[in-house]
Amino acid sequence: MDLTSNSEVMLSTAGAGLRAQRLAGAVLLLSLLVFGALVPFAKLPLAPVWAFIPCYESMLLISDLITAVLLLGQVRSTRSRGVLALACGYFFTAGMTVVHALSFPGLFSPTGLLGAGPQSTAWLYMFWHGGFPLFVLAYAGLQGVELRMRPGPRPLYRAILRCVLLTLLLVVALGALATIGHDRLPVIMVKQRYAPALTVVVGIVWSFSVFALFAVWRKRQRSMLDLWLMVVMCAWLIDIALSALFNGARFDLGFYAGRIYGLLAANFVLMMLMVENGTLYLNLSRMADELRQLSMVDTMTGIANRRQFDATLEAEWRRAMRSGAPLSLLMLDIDFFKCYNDAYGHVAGDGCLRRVAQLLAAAARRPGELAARYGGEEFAVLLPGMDGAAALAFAQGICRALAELGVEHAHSAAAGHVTLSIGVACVGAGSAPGGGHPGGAAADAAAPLRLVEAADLALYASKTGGRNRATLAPPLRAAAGPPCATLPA
Ligand SMILES: Nc1nc2c(ncn2[C@@H]2O[C@H](COP(=O)(O)OP(=O)(O)OP(=O)(O)O)[C@@H](O)[C@H]2O)c(=O)[nH]1
Repeated sequence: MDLTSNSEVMLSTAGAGLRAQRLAGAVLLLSLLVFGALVPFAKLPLAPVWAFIPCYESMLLISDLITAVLLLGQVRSTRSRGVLALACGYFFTAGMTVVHALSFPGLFSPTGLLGAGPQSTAWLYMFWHGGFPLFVLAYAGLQGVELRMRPGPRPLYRAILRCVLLTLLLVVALGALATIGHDRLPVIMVKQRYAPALTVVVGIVWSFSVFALFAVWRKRQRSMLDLWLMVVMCAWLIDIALSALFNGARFDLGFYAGRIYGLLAANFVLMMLMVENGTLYLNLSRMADELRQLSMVDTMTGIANRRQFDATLEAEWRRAMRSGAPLSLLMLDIDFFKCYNDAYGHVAGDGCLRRVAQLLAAAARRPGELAARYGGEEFAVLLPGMDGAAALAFAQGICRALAELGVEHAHSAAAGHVTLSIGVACVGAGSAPGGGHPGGAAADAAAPLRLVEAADLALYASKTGGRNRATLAPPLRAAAGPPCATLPA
């Protein structure tokens, strides 16, 4: 997974892959087939179901608003003017849906609210269906253009708010024109039937959708959003054709079918945004796992790194203080490693570090045990529940296993193979400074470091004692002093 870019998780920037294109193609083909089958029956009169209008428009309103808000979420990260224009387009259709429902004759009042006349809703439908494609055109034209922020607090939010308010103002203006000013508009509805002028108006509205579809189609790099917008525009064309071109009046088959298409069209982008949100969370959790892994593992040797060691030491220290169980620590350093690098080269040196790391990881296999690269050619092994004597024996076992591995080191004064010097320290029941009480060593953040210091001193003793050996430090309670037992491997 690419951790350096978020372009693949945003619908407005992610490229439309072959699978998505096929799916969109299949949806489109199915829509066209259904459309073709419906056209001959578009004028078929059906029973007027008044409840259909508020149901369909409430669903439209909700899905348009959710889509608009999700698109605004994309504007926050992409700062794209185009995506903001599209989000405003969805706010526009949401607003027009409300005005359309309120003014629909016979729904909330016999003639419709807002001072609507007999052709107000027909004109609102035209403004609504002609307006949205213009927002899509703006989206296609403005994509890649970043929002210009005015100086001041929260510039992005102010820019978004300005655009949304302007859109709502447009809705109010068009709503007023279609209701209060409906007398001044050409006659497109006579009673419940369509007037001849309607064909011209529908033609204009339809051509806007065609232009919008073409503008998105001709973009050089099509995103997932572009792809689904194209499907939306096709569904809009079908919606307009069925409910204003091929049908004859309100409540015929074309009227109902066209609106259902409109509803589906509104939901295409929403569904894709929802899917994208799911994918986004999945990708984020994967990235978080990867980052956690990267931050805890030494990339060269593949075992735990210093960060993981520090965190585990602190946790195991606390657990040991609470339970009174012993906790042992081994600090290990490769002998004459500088000579190894000088003689065999750094690449071979890296290989040697990896082999030692694998050997330690294989040895520290019990639950809770941890082998880590402490830094450079120094390693650490944490052994919870193991007392000093057992840890010393464990360390000697490592020295023996390394001898058996027999990694040649002709320039070592300790042996003809790579060897380790090991310091062993243990903290056990009653041996910790503070006696293990919550207010004592367990509460002292620096306390675990004393185990490291003790193991380090024991390691130094192993080095000065001839290398290729393990030394057990005195119990931690005693002041750091001379090691109590040094045993050659
Ligand atoms: N190849 C390689 N070498 C490393 C790495 N990290 C540290 N070293 C080398 O490890 C060597 C450590 O050298 P010193 O600290 O002098 O210790 P030494 O030669 O092992 O001698 P003693 O520890 O006293 O036995 C240095 O030459 C470092 O360059 C690494 O990631 N890869």
